[in-house]
Amino acid sequence: MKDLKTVYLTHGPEFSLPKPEPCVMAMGFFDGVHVAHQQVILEAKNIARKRKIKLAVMTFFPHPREVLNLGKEKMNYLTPLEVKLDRFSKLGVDIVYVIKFDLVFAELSPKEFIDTYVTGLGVKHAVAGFDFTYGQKGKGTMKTMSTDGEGKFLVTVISKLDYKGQKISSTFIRNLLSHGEVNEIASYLGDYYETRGKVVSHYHSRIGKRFYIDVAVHPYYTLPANGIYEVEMHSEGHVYHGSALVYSNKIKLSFDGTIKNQTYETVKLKWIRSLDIERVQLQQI
Ligand SMILES: Cc1cc2nc3c(=O)[nH]c(=O)nc-3n(C[C@H](O)[C@H](O)[C@H](O)COP(=O)(O)O)c2cc1C
Ligand SMILES: Nc1ncnc2c1ncn2[C@@H]1O[C@H](COP(=O)(O)OP(=O)(O)OP(=O)(O)O)[C@@H](O)[C@H]1O
Repeated sequence: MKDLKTVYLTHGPEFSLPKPEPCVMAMGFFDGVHVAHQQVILEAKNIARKRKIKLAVMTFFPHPREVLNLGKEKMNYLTPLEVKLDRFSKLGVDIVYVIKFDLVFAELSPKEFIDTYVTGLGVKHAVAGFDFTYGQKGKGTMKTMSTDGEGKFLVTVISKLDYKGQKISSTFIRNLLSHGEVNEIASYLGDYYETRGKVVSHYHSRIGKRFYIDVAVHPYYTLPANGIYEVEMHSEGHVYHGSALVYSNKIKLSFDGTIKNQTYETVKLKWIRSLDIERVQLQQI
């Protein structure tokens, strides 16, 4: 990713802060980098350009909810960290601070977090959404951030962005996926949902009318519910339209038999819409 500086930070006794860089910082987890996330980052970008200082994003890994419920609830991530970083880069972000979210970090008081990771990193202007919380038990809110910052940086709060009366959120997008409603996702995500995966095998059907590819999805993506979907497969600069059968966390792609039997390593899939089973030649699979 051109020019994107990524700094990984882990809180602990031997922790040392990097040199503070005056910046405007957007804060949050940003799973999927959906339309509202983009709004938060673009608002921070506008301020950074006006103030002629760097645009930074602070994000965390793993997801706080996964750590705080002690792994009881498996997190269905929308995007692996490297895809998130690539999207930040495309939005014009200069620096990403990826903080390891563990139980030591979670115990920081709101004030300690602000002093160490906001003021301490050189933040001159913090930008986050209305519901961003920080510090032990999430006690720090966008109402307390200015006080905790003791006037050392300005704060901009992004009001709730919703669509059709629903808060745009990663959780809502995960719910759409779990119900197979991929058609709806583009309105909340800003594009079709996409996954990347490794080709496990490929073969033509007996009479050559169909070409099949079995794909294993990379970690930190969430597959839609079991079912049949219209997909676009992006591979080596080509785009192929076909269908995907999702079953027990596997994907079987089906294309018109004329597709060249190329040796693909990995494929990117864009999930367009869910299909009925009758409309896809399943009998040859
Ligand atoms: C330094 C720091 C410590 C945090 N500690 C906690 C915590 O102890 N408990 C908590 O519920 N949220 C904590 N949070 C807030 C979480 O990041 C997250 O926003 C919160 O769990 C609510 O997430 P949700 O609304 O997406 O479920 C902390 C955040 C930061 C930055
Ligand atoms: N619909 C929204 N309107 C305004 N700000 C938002 C919205 N959704 C997220 N944000 C802000 O974007 C940043 C990143 O959001 P974050 O990923 O932490 O929450 P989220 O998208 O609601 O995800 P989840 O559903 O997993 O909690 C935070 O500052 C958050 O307040």
